[in-house]
Amino acid sequence: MTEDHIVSSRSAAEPMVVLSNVTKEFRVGKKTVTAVDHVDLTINRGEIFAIIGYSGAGKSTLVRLINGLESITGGSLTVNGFEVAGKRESQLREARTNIGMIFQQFNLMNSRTVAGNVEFPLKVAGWDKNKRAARVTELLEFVGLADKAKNYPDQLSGGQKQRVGIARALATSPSLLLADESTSALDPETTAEVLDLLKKVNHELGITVIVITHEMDVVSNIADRVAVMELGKVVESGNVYDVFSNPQTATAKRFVGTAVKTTPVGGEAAELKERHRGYLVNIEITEGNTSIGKVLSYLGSRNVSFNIVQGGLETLQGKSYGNLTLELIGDVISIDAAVAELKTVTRVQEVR
Ligand SMILES: Nc1ncnc2c1ncn2[C@@H]1O[C@H](COP(=O)(O)OP(=O)(O)OP(=O)(O)O)[C@@H](O)[C@H]1O
Repeated sequence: MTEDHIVSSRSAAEPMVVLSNVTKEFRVGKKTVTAVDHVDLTINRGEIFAIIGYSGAGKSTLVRLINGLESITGGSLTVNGFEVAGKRESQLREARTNIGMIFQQFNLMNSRTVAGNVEFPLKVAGWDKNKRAARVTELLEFVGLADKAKNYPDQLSGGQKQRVGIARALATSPSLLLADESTSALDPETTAEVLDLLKKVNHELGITVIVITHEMDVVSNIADRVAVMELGKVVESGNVYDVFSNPQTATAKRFVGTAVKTTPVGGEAAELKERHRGYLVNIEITEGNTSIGKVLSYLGSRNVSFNIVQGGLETLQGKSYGNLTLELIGDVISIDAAVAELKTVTRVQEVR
């Protein structure tokens, strides 16, 4: 596939999606449900942006606003420079041709072959038959399924079905791809393959990708920036490393906790204290605090020994982050001095 297919006439500096104070309310009987609540978000051209949140956070509604399947009830929303608010269905349909979409359940037509599924949006867009055939071949090669053109969806694995979904989504050369829980039905290995393909779509074709997910691993594998949603609001957003190495909200902390061990609390803390009679502290590891090793190596000379009792390290965007829970053993004065020293290089929390 050549870049000519997807290069947009818009300036590279103009953001792909801008939400300003966007609200979406649904009337349910006499009640109003606010699914998206005063959201401000800018998604830059060419980036992979993740929106993460638990069920009911408002992620799918946000996607449906971006692709014009639902209309906003407040604020302003532009996609590729086009203001979506207040537009007629015919105008929205036109804008939607610039947006590709992939789904958790793939949404393939089982009565059509793989090639037939990929060809379908081209038929709808009025391409002539020869051009369609060449384009389908090109797309199936791009997603690594050239040999499956004549198969039917139910002859494919989940990962292969999602590859067909991606080929179909790319057919009319959109500049934005929305992936709504696109790997949630897949096992971890297949998830990694599909995410690699989405990275290829982004890197080789320059297509902006918005990934909606409830899985931290998906965000850390693929995204440049992330927004954390809760109850319709964006509660944190920014560079993936910055958000997850220093989460501010309980929701972001819970997501980080699914990837690495965080400061033990409650029953876990009580159990650790039962097993380890020294002074338990949790220290935070980030790329910036490289002196932790140096401080730990001093501890012996300060009459404090230590055990690492639990912890975990991960890398995000090539940088380390995580937590270690240490048992410090020594007299009270020496331990106080050791903790004070650790506090000069990282965040230290007593395990209570
Ligand atoms: N058409 C609708 N009518 C009424 N309420 C709706 C509608 N669509 C969504 N909601 C409500 O808006 C809130 C956000 O739903 P949404 O589906 O966007 O969340 P989500 O984060 O995508 O969760 P999930 O992953 O479970 O779909 C929920 O409280 C939901 O019940």
